[in-house]
Amino acid sequence: MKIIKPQPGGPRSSRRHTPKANLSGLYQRAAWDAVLKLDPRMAIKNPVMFLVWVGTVITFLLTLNPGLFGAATNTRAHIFNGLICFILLATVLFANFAEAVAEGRGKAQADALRSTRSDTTTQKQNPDGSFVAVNSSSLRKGDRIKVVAGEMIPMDGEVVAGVAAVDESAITGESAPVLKEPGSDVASSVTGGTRVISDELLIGITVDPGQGFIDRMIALVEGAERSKTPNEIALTVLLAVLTLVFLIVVATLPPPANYIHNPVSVATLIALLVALIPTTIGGLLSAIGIAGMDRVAQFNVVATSGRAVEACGDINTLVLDKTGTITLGNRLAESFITVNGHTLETVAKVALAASLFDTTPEGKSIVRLAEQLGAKVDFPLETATGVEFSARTRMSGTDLPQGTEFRKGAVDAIRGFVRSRGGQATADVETAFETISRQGGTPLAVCQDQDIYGVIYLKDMIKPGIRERFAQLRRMGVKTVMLTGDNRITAQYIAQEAGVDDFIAEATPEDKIRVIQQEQAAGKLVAMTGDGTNDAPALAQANVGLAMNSGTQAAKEAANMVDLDSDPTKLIDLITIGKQLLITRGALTTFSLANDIAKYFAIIPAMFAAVGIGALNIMGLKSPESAVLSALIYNALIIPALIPLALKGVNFRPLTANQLLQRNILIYGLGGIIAPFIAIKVIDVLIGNVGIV
Ligand SMILES: Nc1ncnc2c1ncn2[C@@H]1O[C@H](COP(=O)(O)OP(=O)(O)OP(=O)(O)O)[C@@H](O)[C@H]1O
Ligand SMILES: [K+]
Ligand SMILES: [Mg+2]
Repeated sequence: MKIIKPQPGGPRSSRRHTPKANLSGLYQRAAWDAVLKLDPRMAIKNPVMFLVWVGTVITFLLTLNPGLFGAATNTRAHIFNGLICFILLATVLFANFAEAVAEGRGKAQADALRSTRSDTTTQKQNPDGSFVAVNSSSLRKGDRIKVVAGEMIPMDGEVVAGVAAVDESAITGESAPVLKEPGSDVASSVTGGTRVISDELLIGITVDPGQGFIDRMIALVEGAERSKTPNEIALTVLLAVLTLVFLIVVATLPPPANYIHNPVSVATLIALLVALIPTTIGGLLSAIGIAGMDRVAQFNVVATSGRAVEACGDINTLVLDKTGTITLGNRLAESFITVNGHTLETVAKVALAASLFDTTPEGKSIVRLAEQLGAKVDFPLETATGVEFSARTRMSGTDLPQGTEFRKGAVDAIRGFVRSRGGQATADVETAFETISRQGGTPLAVCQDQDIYGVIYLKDMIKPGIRERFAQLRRMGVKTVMLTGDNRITAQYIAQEAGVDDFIAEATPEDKIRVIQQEQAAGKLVAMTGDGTNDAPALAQANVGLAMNSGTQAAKEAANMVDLDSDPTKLIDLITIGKQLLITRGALTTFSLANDIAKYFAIIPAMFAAVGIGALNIMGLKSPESAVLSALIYNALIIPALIPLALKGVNFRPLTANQLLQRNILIYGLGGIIAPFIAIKVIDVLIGNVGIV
């Protein structure tokens, strides 16, 4: 059986989607949901469309009794009012349909996710260490359970003991099993709904029922927790204010109209009002937001809120770490460089001794290289103790009981170490350090007590294509900052080759938070990726924190997004999606408002046709009734016509916000002025030919 560890930045083509949503019947279900959404308690949540809803009810009453608000102005008012009522109802239903389609995709995915969950019996550990079979629904945070090969892991947790292969395809769509073991940052967290396929694991449950990762995913894709984002609220308020202004304008029309002996019917006033208020964007607004969330889900990223997705679009600064994000990150020991007259054999031996307890990929690769060179351990292993690597000390190693200390680590850290033991780094250490760093490699000095034996060359490669992606970000006005624990020379080489705007070398975990805070203090919105427990505070501090699914529970909880493929560069895609979401909303708002000009020219001359301002009828519409109905039909049909655009998002180009704004005002503003002139004229001709009015 092939077992692989999650490979950050693995090939895109291997990406599969989370449980396949069943989209057949999506439109039928959405059509039915659109009718259910007529419930006034739901309808009132969208003020613009609610006004249309109220207009539908009033015109319905006017159809039954055209004289409701005084004498009917037209003998055929029944028919005219009925047609307006019908078109208004269609307008509301179209808007409801747009929202329902957007929600439907999420609901289908939630159903697929739910089917991966089921109650099972599981072996829970008693305080005395024995096991008892319990129903998985009775498990609570802090419980310990045993899961053996073939069984489903019922809830999220951390591996306490055991090593096993786990099939995570139910969550990530990735069919290759993942190795799980205790202790290590990346491999110890397990997710409920995944399956153990070899050996067994003792797992400490880290969540209470209903709080797990899958539960969160279901709630999200279903939109149960969907609350409006700040931008959406601002736009809703703006649209409501515009609607109120138009309501006042239309309400003040009857007195002057009566004064000039040209009374206007209530139905016509309602038609005018609905044509003028921003129904296009009002009807599509929530669909645009939901579709943005959905696009993120299609990318195999779980966002905790729509706010997080939208924040991606506003990001000014992107903080990335070097190893594994900008570089491939499978840093392997390439060679040993000897210093201070030591032989290759002794360097390999000391490097091996210093790496015996190092479980990082770097450490394991050093052991492998040393063993290839014939190095052997010449002390009893049981008595030795490991000194774990930490990003703070930037060293790791092995201690022997009689006081011998083997260390390897960043060159300046080791230099400091030997100095504190009374030794001194020789000049050739510096030469080896520079040679490796200038090639973008990571140099690790190796020492035994006060004596440096050599320098290990850890080779890494910049991810192919990353330079273009950074260039793209720059065109969007996003600044990239690389943060690395590595030395200045290596950092500078990688920064230059990858084309990041700025870098910070020899960074401690605290530096990450500091950099984020500094940028935020300057009014910037910051995004970052991370996977370690170390990264959790920085992920929480950032405006957008993307955690890797392969990372620790702490990191996943602190972040507002989790990438199921554990690909840190995906943040770049998310920024694109976020920007696209904002631009789609802006474009459709522009289009919606620009439409009003043509509707004015259609309806106003129609209203005052009797008093000879027919000259204003530049569109040459057949009759006043036809003009009003044509404008209203256009107003209704434009909503379904724009649903695909709302769901897919406008075409996106990597430009700065200002350039995009100008471009969109041009396309959607001009388009919004011209399109309805043509469409209303065509509808007028069509309904004239049918002979309805
Ligand atoms: N297993 C290890 N044992 C000893 N020293 C190590 C080990 N791994 C890394 N180092 C040294 O510690 C330094 C800091 O490591 P750290 O993980 O903070 O940063 P990094 O991996 O180089 O870069 P990044 O922050 O982009 O991940 C490394 O540059 C290297 O010099
Ligand atoms: K409108
Ligand atoms: Mg690192």
